Amino acid sequence: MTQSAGQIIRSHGRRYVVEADDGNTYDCSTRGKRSDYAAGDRVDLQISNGEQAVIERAQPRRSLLYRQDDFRQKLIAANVTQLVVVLAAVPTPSREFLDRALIAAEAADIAALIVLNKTDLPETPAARELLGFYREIGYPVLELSALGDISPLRERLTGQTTVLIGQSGMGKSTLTNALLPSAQARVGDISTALDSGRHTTTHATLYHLDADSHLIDSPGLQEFGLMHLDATQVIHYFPEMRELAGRCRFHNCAHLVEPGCGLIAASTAGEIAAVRLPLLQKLTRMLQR
Ligand SMILES: Nc1nc2c(ncn2[C@@H]2O[C@H](COP(=O)(O)OP(=O)(O)OP(=O)(O)O)[C@@H](O)[C@H]2O)c(=O)[nH]1
Ligand SMILES: [Zn+2]
Repeated sequence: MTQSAGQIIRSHGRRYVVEADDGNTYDCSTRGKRSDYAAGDRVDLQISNGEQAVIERAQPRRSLLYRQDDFRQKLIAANVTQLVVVLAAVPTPSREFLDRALIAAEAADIAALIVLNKTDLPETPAARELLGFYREIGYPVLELSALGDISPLRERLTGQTTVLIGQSGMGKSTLTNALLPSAQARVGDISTALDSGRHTTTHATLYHLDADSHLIDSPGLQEFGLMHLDATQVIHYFPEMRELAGRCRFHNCAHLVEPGCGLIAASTAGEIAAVRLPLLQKLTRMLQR
């Protein structure tokens, strides 16, 4: 048995593929029932043989992006510096999914970038209009087509470890393929043909774009549970609202029904987008339970 260390480059359930510092790639299991590791994690290994190893522990993380619903926690990616939310006009994107992904990025202290993909489609203007709001509150938005020139996105990935997040069908895999050096282009074994014959991403996989730039393609998500957040902190994850909280009469205002709430006043006056305060309130109520 030899010790080594490495980075998780693929996670699927409780199986992980680790690229070890010895230059080999190992198929790894974990001690006991542990599954709290994610693609991007730096881990300590105990090597069993030329192909297999056991993950002993994760090294301290720079960041951890995860989501949690009522029943389970799902680690999405570790040590990323940037989250890219991919959406497109078709299939119709969920605005709440976008909001939640941005909130998760704020909570994990990760920079966020919104990519509007499929700009070759005639339905694009509606999605563009929606994204105007996010530009206004400070999120960078890139428009492109994964079938066309993606160099603006490539530039934004330089020197970063980026996780691509999106609802199924928005084009993450197509973008990933376009970004990857051809030598490591996605192969069939990391997609699974569903009954429909459609290929869908089932693993989170880390790819090296160059020595300092890495990309994690995560499985398409339909929901983004945020049960791990602290109810009193949620306001800090809404950039356009956090400064306004100083206007509230009570310093511990929950912005739900409190008299003199600066956010309720701002929302009523149309100073903040109509859907954002109700989302903050919904999250706060859910987290207070
Ligand atoms: N017209 C157009 N179609 C695109 C573009 N990007 C992706 N598509 C198509 O959109 C569909 C979904 O793309 P995928 O890359 O599989 O989407 P995904 O987000 O990876 O989906 P999951 O694997 O389910 O997570 C495919 O049929 C792609 O060919 C684009 O820029 N323009
Ligand atoms: Zn308030």
